[in-house]
Amino acid sequence: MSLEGVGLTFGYRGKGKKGVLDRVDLCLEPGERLGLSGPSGRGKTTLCKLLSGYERPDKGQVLVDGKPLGEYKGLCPVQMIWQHPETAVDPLMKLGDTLKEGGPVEEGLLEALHIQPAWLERYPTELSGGELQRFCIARALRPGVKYLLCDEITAMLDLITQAQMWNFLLEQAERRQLGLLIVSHNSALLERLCTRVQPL
Ligand SMILES: Nc1ncnc2c1ncn2[C@@H]1O[C@H](COP(=O)(O)OP(=O)(O)OP(=O)(O)O)[C@@H](O)[C@H]1O
Repeated sequence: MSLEGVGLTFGYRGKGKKGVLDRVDLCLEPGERLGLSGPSGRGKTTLCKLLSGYERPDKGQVLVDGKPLGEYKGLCPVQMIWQHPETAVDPLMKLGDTLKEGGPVEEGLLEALHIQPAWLERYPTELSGGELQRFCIARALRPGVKYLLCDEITAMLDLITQAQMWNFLLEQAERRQLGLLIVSHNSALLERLCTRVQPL
């Protein structure tokens, strides 16, 4: 049982772009917290996009518990939380409608993330960055999700909010035996949170 990227090779199309990833391997097991480090522009976000099905590799494959990611129907068992939450939600939809699109939310989850019911009546621009990121975490943590890819998700938050968010995610990951991929430029953060760090 694991999330596996095998020989992942990828380049964005057009404009004479050169390849971004060349035969990258990665394996994340349930309950594991894997850090992903590497300089800016190396392809960490791109790798997360491949692992969660937002982009398809030119070569190689993504396997979830031995089965190709593309064969999963319905909710994707690999969910990505993005660095900039405002780019991850439809700006024209009220947050409550966005949340409903993904199916049921576990009871108590919104309260645990201190998400106020009134926020669900608002549009994304009517929340702060930290509030919207908590909403995106709630949206990602569906029943059935097995792997969570966290791409610099607390980089824009103050230290107290960062600590609260990570405490919450670590507790959820432990309880649900989620595999976490944590992307960060902050090596101290990776050392503290992760069971293993893989450079890209
Ligand atoms: N949609 C896109 N179209 C074309 N090129 C892109 C696109 N997204 C990213 N790139 C390019 O792909 C390369 C890898 O970008 P990516 O965002 O994956 O890097 P990263 O390691 O996550 O960087 P950072 O640490 O700065 O967030 C960069 O050279 C970037 O310019």
